[in-house]
Parts: sequence; C-alpha cells; structure tokens
Amino acid sequence: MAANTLPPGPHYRTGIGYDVHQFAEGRKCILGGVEIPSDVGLLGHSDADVLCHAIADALLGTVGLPDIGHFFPPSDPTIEGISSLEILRKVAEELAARDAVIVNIDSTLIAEKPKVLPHVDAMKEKIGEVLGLPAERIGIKATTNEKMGFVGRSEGIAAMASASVLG
Ligand SMILES: Nc1ccn([C@@H]2O[C@H](COP(=O)(O)O)[C@@H](O)[C@H]2O)c(=O)n1
Ligand SMILES: C[C@@]1(CO)OP(=O)(O)OP(=O)(O)OC[C@H]1O
Repeated sequence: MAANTLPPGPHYRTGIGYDVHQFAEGRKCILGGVEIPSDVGLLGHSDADVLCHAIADALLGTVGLPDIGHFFPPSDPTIEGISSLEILRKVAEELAARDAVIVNIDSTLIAEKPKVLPHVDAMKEKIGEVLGLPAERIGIKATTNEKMGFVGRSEGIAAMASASVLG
C-alpha cells in the first residue's frame, strides 16, 4: 500500500476550530445558542456566538471543508444577525451529505466574564438539538485568562473547539 493510503472506511477524523469576538455595548451575549445575562455583548456580523463558530470550524475541518466564512461570508448583508445555531445546522447538513457521523465535540471558552458554567447545560441542549448529538458527547468548558492579554483585559471572548467524526 502506498504511503498514507487508507484502507476502506469509515475512519475517525478530527478537526479544530478557534474564534474570537470583541465585547461591545448594546449587543447581546449569545454563547452556545444561549443568551447570557451580561453587561456587555459580543460584536459581529452574525449573532457573534464565538463558541458555535469555533465548533462549526472544528466540524468543517474534520472533512476538509473550508471555514464558516466560505458558507456565510461576512460581506453578505442577507445574513446580518444570523443565529449561529443556523450555521451549525448547515454544517451538520454538509457532514451528513458526506456520510460523516459526529462522534464528539469538545470546547473551551476563554473569558474573564461572564460566568459561563451555570449556562453550560443549556448550551449543550441547544447545540445538541441542531447537531443531533446527546449532551454527553459535547464538552463545554471555561477558563479565565488570569487577567493577561486581550481576553484578560476583558476586551472580548475566545473559544477553541475540537471535533471528531466517523466517516
Ligand atoms: N468565563 C468563565 C471563566 C471561568 N469559569 C469557571 O471558573 C473556573 C475557574 O476559572 P479560572 O480561570 O480561575 O481557572 C473555571 O474552571 C470555570 O469552571 C466560568 O464559569 N466562566
Ligand atoms: C458567520 C460570520 C458571518 O459574518 O460571522 P461573524 O459574526 O462575522 O463572525 P466571525 O467569527 O468573525 O466570522 C465568521 C463569519 O463568517
């Protein structure tokens, strides 16, 4: 067998995603599809759900698709304010079209505020609903940046995600 030729599938495939959104007054703070009570919201052309964006890119990466900007261009006025759960729904369709079954997702939010932990179960429910994934196959964790860097100065929120599929 030639180098890197795979035997017939299915195979486990992994992907990673990363995103950042800036805090802004007068905007909602939507994370994992859940509106979180917060004195500041997140800026974006979409609803700026940094967690869903990182998860979407991780999932797209598993099957070698381009990132969410390819499917939802920031220059498209028709998607202004789009719910990022809709973005995840589209990503799930793209995976299903390629016979890729999501095995699990893991993620970390990096934010000085708001406190995320009390809302994690609600986020898992929303994300699980659109992806058809039970809560125990979705990881959502949070950490502060110990007051260091742009996240530490509470200028915004970062999110990292990984995903694996069988397909
Ligand atoms: N935005 C955040 C940040 C952290 N948490 C929770 O607090 C724990 C301690 O965070 P450290 O950065 O001080 O280690 C962390 O493990 C999370 O459970 C949070 O809910 N929201
Ligand atoms: C989905 C999009 C659409 O503009 O959302 P944004 O709010 O611009 O967020 P970003 O993570 O900067 O880029 C992804 C975009 O494609």
